[in-house]
Amino acid sequence: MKLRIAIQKSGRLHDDSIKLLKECGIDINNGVNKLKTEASNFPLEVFFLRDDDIPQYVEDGVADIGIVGENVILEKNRPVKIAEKLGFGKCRLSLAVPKTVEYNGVKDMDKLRIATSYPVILQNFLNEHNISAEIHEISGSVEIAPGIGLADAICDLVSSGSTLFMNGLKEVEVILKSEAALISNGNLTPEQDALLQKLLFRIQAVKKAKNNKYVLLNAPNDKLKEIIALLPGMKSPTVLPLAEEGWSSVHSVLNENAFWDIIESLKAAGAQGILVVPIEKMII
Ligand SMILES: Nc1ncnc2c1ncn2[C@@H]1O[C@H](COP(=O)(O)OP(=O)(O)OP(=O)(O)O)[C@@H](O)[C@H]1O
Ligand SMILES: O=P(O)(O)OC[C@H]1O[C@H](OP(=O)(O)OP(=O)(O)O)[C@H](O)[C@@H]1O
Ligand SMILES: [Mg+2]
Repeated sequence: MKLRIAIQKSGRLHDDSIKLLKECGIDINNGVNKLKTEASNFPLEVFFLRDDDIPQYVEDGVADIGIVGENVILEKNRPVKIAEKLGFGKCRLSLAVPKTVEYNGVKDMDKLRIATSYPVILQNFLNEHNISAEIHEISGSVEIAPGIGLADAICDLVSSGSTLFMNGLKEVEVILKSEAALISNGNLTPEQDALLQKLLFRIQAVKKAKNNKYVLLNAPNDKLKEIIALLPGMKSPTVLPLAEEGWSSVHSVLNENAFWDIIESLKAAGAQGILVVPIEKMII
């Protein structure tokens, strides 16, 4: 028995999806134009599909699990489970208007024509705000719509904002924040679910490792107490004597978010020779 996973064939999520599987120690050979492949060292079959189709395939059980953006999951509105958010493909679904237009709030969208590839999410948002607007569904190049007279505003994905900028638009409302997620069929057999749990265990170890760094530093023994108090570690920091009398080597694990602040405090407290090393896998 194999678990079947659907990932994007090409596009924004393809490379990161393959990378994640590789980081989980799963070997797949994804030859050009191959639509299906198998892992050599994990009971996993991989289907390469258009991202829009993935929620439906997972609902129908053609694939057991899939990797797709939350924006697509919400738009397709299929009864699938989100098993894990994956931390890549981060973007937002936003409303934008020409930069010359004055904007004072969502009410300004009333009676406008809005172009989007996300009619379901947009309609829900408009309903929540009691706004009636005319939704023009188009499948791509949405940012061009106001410039060619097709719409007054757009609702599309934004990341750096450069596509909006190049088309003379400004972002005025964020409707949704999105990232890639692992979805699963709601009726997996116990065997399929066991494989999913095995995969999730690996994904979580990879995710945790990415958010943390291994830190090594030298500390004079009389400053040890103060330095150790700054370091969380997985349980508590490791302290080893250096060959030079009166000094110790301190090892710990730091979260990426708190990282720079703690490093500064460590230096101020007398730490020297601070080394920061990436962690490949982290199991707590
Ligand atoms: N600019 C961006 N930055 C980060 N993530 C993005 C960006 N644009 C899109 N994404 C995320 O990546 C997903 C796939 O985007 P992509 O543009 O490859 O889709 P697509 O053109 O619909 O692909 P497909 O050919 O599979 O239908 C989006 O649904 C979204 O979750
Ligand atoms: O804010 P930015 O960083 O400019 O990113 C936003 C753009 O990225 C996506 O398109 P993509 O480049 O994937 O092209 P496509 O949708 O036409 O395939 C999205 O549809 C936006 O047009
Ligand atoms: Mg698509």
